[in-house]
Amino acid sequence: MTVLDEIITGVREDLAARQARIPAREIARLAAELPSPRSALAAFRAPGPVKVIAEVKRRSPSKGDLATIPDPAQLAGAYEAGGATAISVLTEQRRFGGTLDDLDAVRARVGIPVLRKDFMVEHYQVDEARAHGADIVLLIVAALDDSALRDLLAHADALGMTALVEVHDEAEIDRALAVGAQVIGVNARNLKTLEVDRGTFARLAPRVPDDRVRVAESGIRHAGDVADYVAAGADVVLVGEALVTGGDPQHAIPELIGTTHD
Ligand SMILES: O=P(O)(O)OC[C@@H](O)[C@@H](O)c1c[nH]c2ccccc12
Repeated sequence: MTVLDEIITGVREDLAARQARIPAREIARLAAELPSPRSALAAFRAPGPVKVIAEVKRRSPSKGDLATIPDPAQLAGAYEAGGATAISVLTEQRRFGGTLDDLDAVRARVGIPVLRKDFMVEHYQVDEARAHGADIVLLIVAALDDSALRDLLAHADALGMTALVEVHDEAEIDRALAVGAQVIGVNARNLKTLEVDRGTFARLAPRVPDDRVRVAESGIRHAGDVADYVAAGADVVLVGEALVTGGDPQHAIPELIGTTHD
């Protein structure tokens, strides 16, 4: 079993418990009743410096505890004030210490699109993401077969959400492109081995057509790493650990992307 398989096993157990409390029909109704999602695609494609998806991340399987984060909404507010284009909220509890309550709190505080960062395997989770206000969902190609990937992407589309489709290698890019993914995230961390290889983005980015949004995910420590990703073609960077451990999240974002003017 890979780490990813272990995570998914836990995710499915927790999902079954939530489904027993709130039936699929009910969660779909809640999702459909909300006002339309905030458009992330347009924000990612807007001209200007590289866009930042700033992550609310307490813990990870590779690093253990990263930060306490007593008030995720306050952290997200600081990210927004620092110029983040979107906020990522981990909602996986066992390995990442996140909850849907974090998603609710963040969505209520900020005016920018919010990503539910979790391991999506069923329709139900996409409805649930929307019902809790998410505008973007993460779809991890390594965790899905082609029919599930296609189905979840179509469902996110139908709800007006944007899907961030995550890949780690050439074959996964081809699968993401085959289902029509518009926003493709290259994760430098291989979720099967948990190893980070910062060269992954530069190696894979040329395989993603120019009309798609290219997101570089994971392993960003400082402005130099962001500059490398931008030079390799990143439109957007996704940053977690460096922001939650850095001390001053609002000022860390302009520093990372080189837009500090004083
Ligand atoms: O903390 P980092 O190294 O900046 O990484 C953020 C983000 O890319 C990472 O949390 C992530 C990328 N893909 C994921 C999938 C599931 C959980 C977490 C992730």
